[in-house]
Amino acid sequence: MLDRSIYGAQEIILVYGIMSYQMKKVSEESETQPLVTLVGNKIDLEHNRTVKPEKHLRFCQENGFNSHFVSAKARDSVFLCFQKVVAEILGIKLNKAEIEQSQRVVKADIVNYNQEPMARAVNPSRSSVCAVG
Ligand SMILES: Nc1nc2c(ncn2[C@@H]2O[C@H](COP(=O)(O)OP(=O)(O)OP(=O)(O)O)[C@@H](O)[C@H]2O)c(=O)[nH]1
Repeated sequence: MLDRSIYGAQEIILVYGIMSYQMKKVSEESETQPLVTLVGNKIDLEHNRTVKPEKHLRFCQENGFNSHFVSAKARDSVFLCFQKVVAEILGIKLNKAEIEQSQRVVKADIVNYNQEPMARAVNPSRSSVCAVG
């Protein structure tokens, strides 16, 4: 079934949850060898990780796969993953700006527990929002 569904594909994206331990090898018989990208999903569940990044990377290296880590739930690096896959198929080299553009900015409030409750009123123009690129 798998061989029929991927026959003639230019690119294959294999996605697995980083908590599961089932990485399967895909062998190809089609004339053109497709590019394969191995995607470790659910990186928001890093604390439950059982597949070590080194194992993932070694597997990619041994099989000539491209490698990505994403979180479909948090939408972390998903766009970048597809952007890189498509760029590779089209033979386009992405520059740093293009890569950074697809990285979402993570916003978080800065919590200062030592700050007096009235301190904000003293300097209301100060922002308490931090943006990390
Ligand atoms: N926390 C988290 N949950 C996710 C993520 N991606 C998918 N899920 C959840 O994982 C569950 C299974 O997702 P499916 O898309 O059905 O994936 P599956 O391959 O059939 O199942 P798994 O083997 O569990 O990955 C669903 O409840 C999804 O909402 C992710 O990046 N992070």
